[in-house]
Amino acid sequence: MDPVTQSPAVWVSHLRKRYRKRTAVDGVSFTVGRGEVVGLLGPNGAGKTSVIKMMLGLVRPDAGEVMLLGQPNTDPRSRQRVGYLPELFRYQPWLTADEVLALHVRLTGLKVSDRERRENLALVGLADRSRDRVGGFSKGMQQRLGLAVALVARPELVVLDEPTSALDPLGRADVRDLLLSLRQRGVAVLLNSHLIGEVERVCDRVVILDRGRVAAAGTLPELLGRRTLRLRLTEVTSSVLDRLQPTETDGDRYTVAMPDDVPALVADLVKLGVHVHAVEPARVSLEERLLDILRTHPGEQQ
Ligand SMILES: Nc1ncnc2c1ncn2[C@@H]1O[C@H](COP(=O)(O)OP(=O)(O)OP(=O)(O)O)[C@@H](O)[C@H]1O
Repeated sequence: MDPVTQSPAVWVSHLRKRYRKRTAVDGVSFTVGRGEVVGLLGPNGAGKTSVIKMMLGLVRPDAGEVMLLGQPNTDPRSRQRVGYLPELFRYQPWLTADEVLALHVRLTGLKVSDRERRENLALVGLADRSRDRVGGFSKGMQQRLGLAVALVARPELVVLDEPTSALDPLGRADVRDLLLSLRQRGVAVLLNSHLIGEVERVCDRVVILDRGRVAAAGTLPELLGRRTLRLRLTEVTSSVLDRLQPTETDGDRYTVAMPDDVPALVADLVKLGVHVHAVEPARVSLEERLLDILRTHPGEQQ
């Protein structure tokens, strides 16, 4: 097997960066597997953009190593198959949208047909603006163009730094669909976003940074724990409690570990004479978990 195609899309090891006296990134390590969508989360100033810029060779790290698609990021060829949407995007206002794409294609040195460029603009909802100058674009339209730039050269890894910061709700939903289609095509994605709901919906795994360190990392089930079932019940007897085994009780509200067969549990409860008023699945949200991690272990957890 080819070791390059078998290696992770991103391998970051012990990255460190200081700006004067301020430590921005303090020993960050993580990987993004091929075809995996990984969310980079953390409060303002946690070091997310610094990590991304060091990964892409835009900022020189004080220490640490990065491999992109199996090649050291110090080799310019490692970035040929990497698409990048920066947090602060600005494109040449005198060029048309299509000319911006053509320029970026030229910079990659790869061949991308006119048709593919048009398809890319259509993908981000700019099909009818391809011949318009970027100077007349709204901020959201420029961000859409930035996404097209990131995707135009058939990347194997896409790094998106706050890709929806300027987008309306419809645009955000479009980006979600786009991320899911990238995953289906086996493209790896590293997504930095403050929109936690978005991250929760599309990411396979999450890396949480706090004060330049990895505060927690894992798949969503690993970070969020097992799903539970919340029930509101009356006429509960001790034999009912034996069947139910609640992990938490509050008045007529009971929480249990998610059973394999919810209808069977409800049928049993009814048979035992219980009045079942409500049944709803529950799990701690990523937002709650994130706040919990940042409050409990500021910059300490691994
Ligand atoms: N060019 C720079 N010069 C000096 N300090 C910098 C520079 N870039 C980043 N920093 C500092 O490094 C720290 C991390 O910044 P970074 O932009 O990486 O955070 P972030 O997690 O992306 O934040 P945000 O969510 O606000 O975008 C901050 O304290 C910031 O002030």
